[in-house]
Amino acid sequence: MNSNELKKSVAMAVLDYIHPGEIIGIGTGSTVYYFIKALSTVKNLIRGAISSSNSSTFFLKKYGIPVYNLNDMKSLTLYIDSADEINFKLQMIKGGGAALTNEKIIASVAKEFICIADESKLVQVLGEFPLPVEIIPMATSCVLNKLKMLGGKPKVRKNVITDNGNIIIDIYNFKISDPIAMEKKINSFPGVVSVGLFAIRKADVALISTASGIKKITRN
Ligand SMILES: O=C(CO)[C@H](O)[C@H](O)COP(=O)(O)O
Repeated sequence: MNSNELKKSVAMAVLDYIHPGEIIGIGTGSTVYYFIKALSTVKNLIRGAISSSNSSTFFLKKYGIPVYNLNDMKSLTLYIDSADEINFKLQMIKGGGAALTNEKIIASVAKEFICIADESKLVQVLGEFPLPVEIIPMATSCVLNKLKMLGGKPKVRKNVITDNGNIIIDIYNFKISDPIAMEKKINSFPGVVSVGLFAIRKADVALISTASGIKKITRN
């Protein structure tokens, strides 16, 4: 199975975790695109979605799924999203699709976060994938300097403006031994909107798509 087939398969498998009739939070990216398509094959499975990006909103509307505003929600039971990397503690690097801040906001209020990913995303140590940081444009050089002091190689992502009008710095060559401490540290730099480390609010369940089926990992 290639990576797209693995993504499609986990996107179908997560349908079993949805309580019919709810409004659920939805992430961003190609795995989530397959998930939105899968949702559209089951009529009225969900009442609607809270979307984490303009692109997911576009696909949700295209497939006839109503999109609601997070500010109108009293609570949210479920958030479904993928990741760029996930470790066995269910901590993640996210933001390859530049939607990290909105994803983090929705994940922070959802009672349950299910991460759907193909097996290439499962790692022992986070940091092979460049760590995205969303920043306010005027803070670019001062945040770059602070990030350099942490040991990696930060670079501004070219030709990308986030849905919030900000820019992304990706930190290369940056193995993360203590994700919670690093998330707190990078969050503390003025000008940082959010860092794509999901270690403080990690996933509750990961469904990992492999050639031999879907593996479920739950947080301990
Ligand atoms: O964090 C994300 C977007 O900001 C995505 O979850 C992550 O980039 C994985 O994407 P894909 O499903 O395309 O591999």
